[in-house]
Amino acid sequence: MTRREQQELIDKGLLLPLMEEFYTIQGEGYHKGTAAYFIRIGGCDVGCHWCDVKESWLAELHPPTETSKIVENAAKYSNTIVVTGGEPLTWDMGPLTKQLKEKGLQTHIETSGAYKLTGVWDWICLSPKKVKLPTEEIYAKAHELKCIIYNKDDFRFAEEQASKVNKNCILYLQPEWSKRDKMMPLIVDYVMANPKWKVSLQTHKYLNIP
Ligand SMILES: C[S@@+](CC[C@H](N)C(=O)[O-])C[C@H]1O[C@@H](n2cnc3c(N)ncnc32)[C@H](O)[C@@H]1O
Ligand SMILES: Nc1nc2[nH]cc(C(=O)O)c2c(=O)[nH]1
Ligand code: SF4
Ligand SMILES: [Mg+2]
Repeated sequence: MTRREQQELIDKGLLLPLMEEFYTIQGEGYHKGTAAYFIRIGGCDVGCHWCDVKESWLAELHPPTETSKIVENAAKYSNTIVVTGGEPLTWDMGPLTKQLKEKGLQTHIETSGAYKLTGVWDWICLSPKKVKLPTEEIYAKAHELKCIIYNKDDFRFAEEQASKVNKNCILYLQPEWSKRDKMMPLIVDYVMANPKWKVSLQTHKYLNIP
């Protein structure tokens, strides 16, 4: 295949830069505790300085992989598929989710929402970032809003983002991992004072699983 042919397939979402895939327990948010197969797609230019998967950022480092192969493999492991990255909405998620749905699987996405929402999703976890805000369209569709708390200004940002989501969207505050000891007490107080919010922890990191 020429580079140009490869690029055309990437543009159509028929090839995706696959970083890793693993069967684990969803550690965060609403589906925390549920077994799920994770598909981590490389490529992200949002640039969160505290990102816990910086190795995902450069798409070129991850092999362009046939979407149909990704789906065929994922279906062996779980009924629930979590697509994450990197930023999965860097790519056209249409073909991937269409094929997952054809196999009767539940499609979940972890996204910053920074790019156009593509794909068919049973669950959208929106985790907005100040450095590259979500597109307007995703606020109406997000099932959960998961705001990362690294410093006190992140509470203000979380409220601003909460004012934009739909009324059924479940609201979470999640401590940034390296600041968890400092921010967790503030999050606890904040949630007790503002009970529309819930606490989300990265429980997989406590469980020592992927
Ligand atoms: C690695 S990101 C990939 C998906 C997408 N790019 C996003 O940011 O939503 C997956 C989730 O981990 C969160 N996350 C990343 N680094 C984190 C950290 N150091 N502490 C807590 N949460 C983090 C993100 O906010 C997001 O909700
Ligand atoms: N167990 C587990 N749960 C997760 N929830 C969101 C994750 C992600 O990196 O998107 C993640 C992850 O990397 N592992
Ligand atoms: S948007 Fe997600 S993958 Fe990209 S840098 Fe931020 S946390 Fe990491
Ligand atoms: Mg993670």
